[in-house]
Amino acid sequence: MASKEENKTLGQVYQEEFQPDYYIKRYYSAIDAGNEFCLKNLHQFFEEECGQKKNTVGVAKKVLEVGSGPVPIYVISASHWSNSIVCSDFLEQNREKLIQWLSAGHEEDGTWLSYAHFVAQLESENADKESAFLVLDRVRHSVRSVIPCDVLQSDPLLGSTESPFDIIISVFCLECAVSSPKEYPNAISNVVQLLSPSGHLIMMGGLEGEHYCIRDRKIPRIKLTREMISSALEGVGCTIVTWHELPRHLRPPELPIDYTAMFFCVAKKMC
Ligand SMILES: C[S@@+](CC[C@H](N)C(=O)[O-])C[C@H]1O[C@@H](n2cnc3c(N)ncnc32)[C@H](O)[C@@H]1O
Repeated sequence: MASKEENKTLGQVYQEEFQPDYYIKRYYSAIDAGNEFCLKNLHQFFEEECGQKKNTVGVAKKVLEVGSGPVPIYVISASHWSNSIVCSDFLEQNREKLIQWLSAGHEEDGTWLSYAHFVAQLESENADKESAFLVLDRVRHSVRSVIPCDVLQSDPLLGSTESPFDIIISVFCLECAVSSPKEYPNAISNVVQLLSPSGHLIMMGGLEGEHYCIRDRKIPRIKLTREMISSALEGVGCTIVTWHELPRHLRPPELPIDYTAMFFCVAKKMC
């Protein structure tokens, strides 16, 4: 007979096991090559997509982050160009943690300062420590709301009228949210329908991993490949326009992750 543990849905596992404070401490206590890879690629995307269109109508983009968790750093570059950012997550405890940070002052910025400083330096050669605080203030100003989200639902924002978005960002989310590879194309389809025609979906995550850990609990994820991502995107009328990888060994060995590489993928919705 299956044990109670085995009968839990992935959603229940998240609700019971995912502790935002622990997650931040374990995975974000120091910036490393993996975070830099994500932040640098995000910076480049926004420079190219918004920077080159400076002074033209429509630069201000509507941006959604899906599965933000308790982490504000993946919208730092977006906040340079948009003051219409919506963050979202499945878990109330993650949304509360993010909202708490958004409404706090500089005394709560400690963990995120090195990430903000890294982006500030990409934005300006003269960036100093003060610039990092300013960048985080900019995020606070640009995030309009933090709302519930479930990428397994055909209406992932659960009735919110915020869509469509010009840009959707999702980091280590879809491959963690689905319970089997079969569900992955559906999750992609659910997210892509929140995107405007010609909009961009930016995804970052890990390839070929099977779990990550919260304390000693292994949280399962699907073994994702580039082929699975590109086939799911093609199935919903999206084309990959940028793809980069970073080998796992460039991240700290003590991180409890088993993927072979990180990926950064930008897909464009063609219609
Ligand atoms: C590994 S964490 C990633 C968090 C953050 N994006 C990051 O990169 O650090 C996975 C996130 O996916 C969220 N998640 C799990 N199931 C989900 C679902 N069905 N819909 C949306 N988000 C989900 C979790 O709440 C969690 O915040």
